[in-house]
Amino acid sequence: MLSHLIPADDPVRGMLLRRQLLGHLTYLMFLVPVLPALWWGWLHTDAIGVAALFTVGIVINVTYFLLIRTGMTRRLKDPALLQPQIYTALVMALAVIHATDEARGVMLMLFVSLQLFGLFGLSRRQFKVLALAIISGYAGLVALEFWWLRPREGALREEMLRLLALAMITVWMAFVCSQIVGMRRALARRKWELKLALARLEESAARDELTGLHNRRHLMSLLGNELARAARCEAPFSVALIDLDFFKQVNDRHGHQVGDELLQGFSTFAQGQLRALDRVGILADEPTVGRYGGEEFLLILPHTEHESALACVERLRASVASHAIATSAGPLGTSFSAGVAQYEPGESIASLLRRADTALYRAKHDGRNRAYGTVDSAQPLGSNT
Ligand SMILES: Nc1nc2c(ncn2[C@@H]2O[C@H](COP(=O)(O)OP(=O)(O)OP(=O)(O)O)[C@@H](O)[C@H]2O)c(=O)[nH]1
Repeated sequence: MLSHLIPADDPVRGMLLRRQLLGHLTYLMFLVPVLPALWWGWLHTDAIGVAALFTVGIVINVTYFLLIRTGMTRRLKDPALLQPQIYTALVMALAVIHATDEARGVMLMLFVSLQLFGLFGLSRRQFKVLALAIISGYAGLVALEFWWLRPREGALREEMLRLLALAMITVWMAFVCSQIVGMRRALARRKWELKLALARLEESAARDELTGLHNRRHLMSLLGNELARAARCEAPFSVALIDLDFFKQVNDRHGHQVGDELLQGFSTFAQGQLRALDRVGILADEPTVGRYGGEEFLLILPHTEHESALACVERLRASVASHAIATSAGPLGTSFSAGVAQYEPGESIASLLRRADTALYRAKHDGRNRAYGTVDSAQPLGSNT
């Protein structure tokens, strides 16, 4: 029954509706003292009057419930309709208090339950406004009763005392509720800051400090994801191990700092080239490039078969070889050798990388500045220019 009322697929709406049901229960709760009072004839109102009042209350509440349940309030700033509900309940409470005059002491607690209900979303300012509305609402009711409806000799002082007590408790409740709202906001802010810090930490833990590319640890986890996806969807993917040629000479000639600059410049340039290849539709899916270690890089090409991967790496090789990278020692030309391998169903990451590394080794051995694949029949692409 409850599962029909509260949708399981929408946790936020489910939470709002559960609160709604709590509101219904609060209404019904106040019937507990009223029913025996009616039974023993303690109230001046008859059963029909009380039943009419509670029926109106339930109808209003069910209407609010349906508005939230159907999702009509989803786009509103206050999808729980908290403020309209609280102020409707305030009017209802005043009517119930008037109708059950003899049980007034108990019924005044309705106002406290209203303020407590406000904890589900009122702001500090809204709590102040609500306190003012409760006090002035009750004062208005008393004024109406005494001067227009049924003035009663001597009861005015008693009523003034009640109003004073109500004002004090309402202001005090508004203060406490505001404090709780403040604490909750601070907690929510702290939680958000922690979440942000954690996201930043995770991001920096996944990045290589020098180049800003994914680091080896993160690359391995991405490869793990790719492997799982390939197994799930039977989709191909390929990798390429890329190693800069004669990089030691750059360090030896120009110093380590310039070597670092070359690594950074190469990373930025390669990323730009891969993005351009992806944009023009050469690649089936967005590639990922990361620093595998030292002057070695790993390229992951999702949804890409061996031939296409080799063609893509070859294009990258040609553009790197014809481009000079700006460093503090002036523009420096560079090239890389690469080994490309397509994932074979069932193989491990270590085996895939080993095959790419073997192809890379062959590319280095055959003179560098070339990209080799692992498929025997494939003609090695690239040339030593
Ligand atoms: N500047 C700089 N150099 C690095 C970094 N990491 C590794 N290296 C250097 O990269 C060089 C790699 O040298 P080798 O493995 O001999 O390779 P290579 O000179 O590129 O020769 P081949 O790969 O055979 O073409 C070493 O001198 C390392 O010290 C780094 O983060 N910054």
